[in-house]
Amino acid sequence: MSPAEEFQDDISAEEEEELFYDIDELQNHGIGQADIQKLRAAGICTVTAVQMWTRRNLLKIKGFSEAKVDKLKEAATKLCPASFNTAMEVSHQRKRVIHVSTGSKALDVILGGGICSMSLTEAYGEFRCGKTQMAHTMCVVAQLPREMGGAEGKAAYIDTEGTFRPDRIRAIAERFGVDPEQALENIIVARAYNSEHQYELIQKVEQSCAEEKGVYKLLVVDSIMALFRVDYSGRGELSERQQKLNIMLARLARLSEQFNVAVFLTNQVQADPGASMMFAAADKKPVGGHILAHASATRIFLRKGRGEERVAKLLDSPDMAEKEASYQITEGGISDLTS
Ligand SMILES: Nc1ncnc2c1ncn2[C@@H]1O[C@H](COP(=O)(O)OP(=O)(O)OP(=O)(O)O)[C@@H](O)[C@H]1O
Repeated sequence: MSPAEEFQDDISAEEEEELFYDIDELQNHGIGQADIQKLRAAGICTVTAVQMWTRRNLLKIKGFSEAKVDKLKEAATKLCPASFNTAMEVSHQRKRVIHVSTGSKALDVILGGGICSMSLTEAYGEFRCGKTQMAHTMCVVAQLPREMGGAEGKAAYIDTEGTFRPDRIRAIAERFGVDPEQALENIIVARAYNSEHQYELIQKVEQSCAEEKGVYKLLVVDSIMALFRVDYSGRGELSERQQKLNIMLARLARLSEQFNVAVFLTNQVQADPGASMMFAAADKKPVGGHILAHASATRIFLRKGRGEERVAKLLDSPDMAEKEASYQITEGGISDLTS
């Protein structure tokens, strides 16, 4: 049994539903429709999200007083009591985790079955190493049945560099025997123009996940840092950039946990002057600093190998060892190396 199959057993539809207590439920606990609308407008669509937001941030919503926020928190706690679980219960909840294949079996093996839901996965590397191609491949694979490494869901794609190509989706769909037009219908795409817009789009995906429960299984942000680097270019702006980035990553992490979505972030590299001269690959480090390093549960470093070969190195994972795997980029997307 592959690691992916091992995780994908007996979670009932009712248990899956528990993840998605819509905020409308709060009406039965004394919260008015007008306030629920305000929460929704702020991107808070589930009772869990109410719990995840701090009182301080809820108070920033126009018209929300201390008393109102207290009442809201109380109502949310009644519906989803915050308490400890046994490790066995956590183990059962972890069975909800789904894996989306990257398109390369060798790479899936080192990842434990593909990239997983409920956390953030970051792939970084120099230009042309296949980050965008991997993102395109997974948008198609996410739609496939579980036994094919898919998640039987739709994908959302936030494109910050203008590199999303429907034609690549068509070609990848053909490789997997999926109707290309249907594959395109199952992917929602938005072009982000600045880092604030990128944040708003993430909020929109959150709303789509709440409205169409259990439908979206993959969210791609290609790339997570590009617009931040444009918007905050001076050294003096670095601390503000990291603060804003932190807020965005926290939101992405909440989205992935609440809605059981696999979040795939691509990232650029920069020269690392402190790296050893002996290892050519080690002289590049991902941008985004410690904030991004901590937020990404899984980090994969992609680099070019010999000829068509590309190499992925798993560098940070909560449950898998550091290992390397080779892959290639083909007309049908990311795949195993053939020669
Ligand atoms: N249809 C195709 N068939 C085979 N290889 C392709 C195809 N389309 C693109 N490629 C290859 O994919 C590589 C580009 O990959 P990709 O766009 O994913 O890079 P990237 O890591 O996202 O780089 P960047 O940082 O510049 O965005 C190029 O080497 C290109 O030749």
